[in-house]
Amino acid sequence: MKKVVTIAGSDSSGGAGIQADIKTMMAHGVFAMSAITALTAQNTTGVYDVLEATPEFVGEQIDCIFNDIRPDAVKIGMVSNIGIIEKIAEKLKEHQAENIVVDPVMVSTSGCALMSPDAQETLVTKLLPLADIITPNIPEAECLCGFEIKSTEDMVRAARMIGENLKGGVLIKGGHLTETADDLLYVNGECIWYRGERVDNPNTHGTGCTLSSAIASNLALGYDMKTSVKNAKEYITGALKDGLDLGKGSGPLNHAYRITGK
Ligand SMILES: Nc1ncnc2c1ncn2[C@@H]1O[C@H](COP(=O)(O)OP(=O)(O)O)[C@@H](O)[C@H]1O
Ligand SMILES: Cc1ncc(COP(=O)(O)O)c(N)n1
Repeated sequence: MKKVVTIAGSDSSGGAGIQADIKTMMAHGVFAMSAITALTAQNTTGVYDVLEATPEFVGEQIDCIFNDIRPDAVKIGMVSNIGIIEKIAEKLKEHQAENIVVDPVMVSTSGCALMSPDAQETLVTKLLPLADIITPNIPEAECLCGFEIKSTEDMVRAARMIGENLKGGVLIKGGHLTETADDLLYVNGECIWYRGERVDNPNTHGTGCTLSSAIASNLALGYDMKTSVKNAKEYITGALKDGLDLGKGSGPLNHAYRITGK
């Protein structure tokens, strides 16, 4: 069995973070493990409180996982401060982790900051260079490239600029921009569009977490990067189409249907 670890924050309402990651991994038939960076008191209407783990405790969780059940892929989500980011980078290098997917989570769909502003530079210098693929949404890509992204041409320019200094690919998610929810992968100097079908569903809580976990699962299963992104895109579109409607705000996706058909 292939194994995948998510290094991310917990979402008490089960729609994003660790919970979305584990559900997605189960739907892909891989063994899911977690190193929790923070607890959030959160639901579909917002993030109400955050309790961060210490960097040392994040490191211990990663050691326990790699020293026993070595993952075939790693997904990284919410990493809220400099100490946690530095510890994760140190441990990924120490354990020579493979198939690293970094979702540079900065702000939740509901508008709450999930990373302290001073941590962005550490993310860029220490963690992103270790990634095989990073998956920013439009606002996150804007932070990383330093200009506004208002069109598909801007997406191409941003992906090239962000990807220039990275060994891995950059997938800019178009969920916040294009009519059609098209995503753009820039890898090895090549741009590849993943044409989406925009689903009329306001319940998009956890879409970014789900997409990055689906990519990590596909990489663990042995698919190459382009195929992994294609398969993950199909998974997220299907999960949105299932049309689950829970909670008072932007609700979660239906992974149970993806797993059991019910
Ligand atoms: N309404 C939608 N219909 C179809 N796909 C969507 C929709 N909203 C987002 N997506 C897709 O979900 C994935 C996550 O995208 P996005 O919402 O941009 O990221 P994030 O959750 O990090 O803000 C992307 O593949 C994006 O194209
Ligand atoms: C613990 C945690 N991690 C990540 C997200 C971002 O997810 P989204 O942007 O889809 O709301 C979140 N809301 N909570």
